[in-house]
Amino acid sequence: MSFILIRHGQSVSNQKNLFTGWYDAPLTSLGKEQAIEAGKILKEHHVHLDTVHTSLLTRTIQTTYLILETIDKLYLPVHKTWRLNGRHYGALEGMNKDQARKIYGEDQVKQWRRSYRAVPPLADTHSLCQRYPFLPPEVIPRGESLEQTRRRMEPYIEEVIQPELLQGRDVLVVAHGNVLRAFTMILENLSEEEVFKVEIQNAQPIVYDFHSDLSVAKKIIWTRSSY
Ligand SMILES: O=C(O)[C@@H](CO)OP(=O)(O)O
Repeated sequence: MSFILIRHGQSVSNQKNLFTGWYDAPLTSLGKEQAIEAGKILKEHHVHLDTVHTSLLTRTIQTTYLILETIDKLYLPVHKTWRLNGRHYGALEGMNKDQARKIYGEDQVKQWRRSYRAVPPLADTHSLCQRYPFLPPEVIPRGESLEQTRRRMEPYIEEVIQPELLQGRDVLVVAHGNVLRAFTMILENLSEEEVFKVEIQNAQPIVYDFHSDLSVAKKIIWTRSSY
């Protein structure tokens, strides 16, 4: 089985350098091109896929379908879940990252963005209750650390993705930078210090091969220059 992780293409918020999280920014035209390019890379590697998992946010869903269209596999099942939504950035969502550095200082912003445990200032998420009516209001995050993001991802990984991999299925996950940092931490058994340095680029396929016990046998990031 193989397991492929892809972050969405550039979103309108990425382009404007804004904290995004659960804010629903669509792809830019560059983001759409990046998603198609990711699909071309998968196609050139003759990738086989059985299932796809993504979040409930527009940027990942658009990326998913652009990839599937490019590889002529729009028929594949796509499972969408809030548990793969981006890390909720709390009251920082919508704020420019340079502006945040000016207000809170470089170090604080770096901690919020890259440490495992720092929780951003909390937001009022009342408006999200209409968007996620199936979630009890107390479950909707008001701001998450990477650790809290990992914890709410874990049930989905354990109950849905892991069983598919154990059955030998080839699985694609299209998600968000911090969600994929958490995946990297889990798969590669990284420490808090190691995950601090992990950066995930837009629309670059990260491919894992596993041993039968799901320990990682090989990881490769496919870019245009890697083949
Ligand atoms: O704003 C966000 O949601 C994420 C990714 O765009 O930002 P960061 O790079 O700080 O993880």
